[in-house]
Order: sequence, then C-alpha cells, then structure tokens
Amino acid sequence: MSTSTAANSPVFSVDGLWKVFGPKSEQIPADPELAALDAAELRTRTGCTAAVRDVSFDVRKGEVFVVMGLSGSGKSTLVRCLTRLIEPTAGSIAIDGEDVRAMDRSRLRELRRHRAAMVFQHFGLLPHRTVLDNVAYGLEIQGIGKAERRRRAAEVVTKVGLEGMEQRRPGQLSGGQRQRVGLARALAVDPQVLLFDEPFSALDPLIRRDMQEEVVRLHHEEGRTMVFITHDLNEALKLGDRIALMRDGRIVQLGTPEEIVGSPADDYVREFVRDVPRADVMTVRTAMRAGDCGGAEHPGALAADAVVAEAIKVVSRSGRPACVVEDGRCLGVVDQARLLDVVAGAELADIGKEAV
Ligand SMILES: Nc1ncnc2c1ncn2[C@@H]1O[C@H](COP(=O)(O)OP(=O)(O)OP(=O)(O)O)[C@@H](O)[C@H]1O
Repeated sequence: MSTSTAANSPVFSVDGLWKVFGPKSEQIPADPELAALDAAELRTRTGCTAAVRDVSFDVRKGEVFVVMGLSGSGKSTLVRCLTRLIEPTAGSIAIDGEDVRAMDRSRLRELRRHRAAMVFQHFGLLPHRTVLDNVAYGLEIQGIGKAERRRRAAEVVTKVGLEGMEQRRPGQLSGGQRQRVGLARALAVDPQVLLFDEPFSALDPLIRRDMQEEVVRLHHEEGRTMVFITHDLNEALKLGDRIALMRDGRIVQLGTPEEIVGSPADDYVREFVRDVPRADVMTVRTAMRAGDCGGAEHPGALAADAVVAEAIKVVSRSGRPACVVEDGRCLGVVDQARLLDVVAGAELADIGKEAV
C-alpha cells in the first residue's frame, strides 16, 4: 500500500454516472421505476444491462485509486467511460474540471494520448518492432521526431527495468517483460493519469508480485495519479490509497484499505474482506488509545501509519505498551489488548471499548 502525499484536488470527478447496454438504454436512468430494478428484472423487462449504475466519486491528484469487484461488477465499463472508450448513458465526468462528455473527437484523442493513458492486460505490442520502438510508439503518434522519441523511450525502458533488452522483439520476452513494455509505452507519453485494466491478471504469481512492487515504486518516485482495476482483493489492498468496491454496477463502499477492512459498509463487504490478515492492513493510528503518554521517552516510537503486525512485534519484544509518534509528538499509546482487539476482528468503532 502506498501513502498518498497528494493534495485533495480531483483529477477525475464523476457524478451520477450510468452505462446501460441495450435498446433505448437512455430511458433507464431517467425512469426511477426502471432504475430501481435489479439486473435480472431489468433484463426481462427491457432487454438492457446496467453495467454502471449511478456512480459518483473523485480520483484525487497523486493517489492510486483502485476499482475492485467480482467479474461482471462493472469495473472495466466504469474505467472505459472515464475517457469515453465506452460512451456513458447518463451522468457527468470531468478531468481537471473540463467536461469529458462535451469533448469533440480531437479533444478526446488528446485526452487519451496525453492525459489519461491506458495499460491493458493484452498489451497489443507490435510484434515486428523492437522493445524500444514499441515504447516509442505513442510518441511517434504524437509526431515527435525519431531521435527525441528514442531518447525518451530509452529513459523509460530503464525506469521499468528493461535495460539491455531494447533491441529484442516482443516474441523474445516473457509475459512479465512484455507487460513492462506495455507499462513503459504508457509512461513514455508522460500522462497525467495512468489507467490500468487488470494488467497483471495473466501473469504468474511471482511475476505479478514483482509488477505490483514496480507500480508501487513508480508511484512513490513520480507521484503519478493511477486508476487500477482488479478483481483481486490482495492486489487492491496492496496498491490502493483508496478502493472503490463494486457490486452489480454500484459502488458499495469507497474508502482506504483500512476503512474497508475495519469498517465494512454492509454484509457483502464484510464477507468479502473476511479472510484479510487484519494485522497487515490496520494501522496503529486506529489501534491506539489517543493522547500523550505523559512521559518524555516514548517507548517503541511507532509511526502512525505503521501496521498492527509491526506494533505487535515491538510490544511483545519490549513487554510494555508502545507510543505512536508523529513529528516528535506523542499521538497515543498501543498496548497488547488493543492490538489483539484489532487482530481478533473488532470493527473500528469498537476497538478498545471495553478498555476505556
Ligand atoms: N458491450 C456490452 N454489451 C452488453 N453488455 C455488456 C457489454 N459490455 C459489458 N456488458 C455487461 O456489463 C456488465 C459489466 O461488465 P464489465 O466488463 O464492466 O465487468 P467487469 O467487472 O470489468 O468484469 P471482468 O472482471 O470479468 O472484466 C456485465 O454484466 C457484462 O456482461
């Protein structure tokens, strides 16, 4: 999981967004009775599928925003609507305050090429071109001269760890390396936002972990805004500053990994996160009893965003409560009982209640 250093200004603002597939689809969002039908009833009555239903959210500058949900929940449709690769049926979308639905074709092309680049699972590399020329492809489309695009492509190739492979063809690369080429190609155009559609789901688990770490590293180095689709909860928890959890076209909960795991919005979310190792997600900021410890020594001195697993090690090693310290100030204290409460599955609102 990365820590957002971002200001809270939105890159994307989405409000009341709908995407309905099927005949007379535009009638569905406008009709409260039809809009309230569940998926099966809607299909029977109208022949339509509402892939995205009345969804509103902001993607903040510099964050990794994860869209998570089971297959068919509407993730790809939602993210494709952001740049109108799929035309929304109703609602509004803005990027930096500019109305995406009002953009003409050339403005849209500019949006997709420069401002919000997409990295797909099937990366569509050009088989007869070298790695370097594949990475430079987006720059070529932009009309940038050969020398300059090769220079820029070489820089990103190094950034994603493919140095030395510049002259290979895609067929001479592993799946993970090909995905790095896809990532480098998107990065080469230096977009404001990177949109990832399940980019790693075809990779084997170890390579997948490498790629996840790569994304975290790139995000830390560059602070680029990222929207990341996944159906994998662990991937979502690892990468997301915030996660939008989708079900049947709706966002059922939007929050930090800690909020989703610690305060599930309903039984569906609760069931979804049931097996998450809570000690690896919940932070000591949540587990602590707030208030200065009163001493000068601050035993343990944990950072507020340290996870509970780390705190358990510190507390059990020293045999005494540990302080949570930020900017030299003691924010609170964690003891064994509070840490165990978190691990045992107490929800945020209940942690430490009996101890108070
Ligand atoms: N072109 C289309 N025409 C009709 N229905 C569609 C179309 N595209 C998607 N759907 C339907 O919309 C719903 C959401 O699909 P979507 O691909 O957005 O889900 P997803 O969460 O990305 O799934 P996955 O994880 O399997 O990719 C599904 O019920 C799907 O069958």
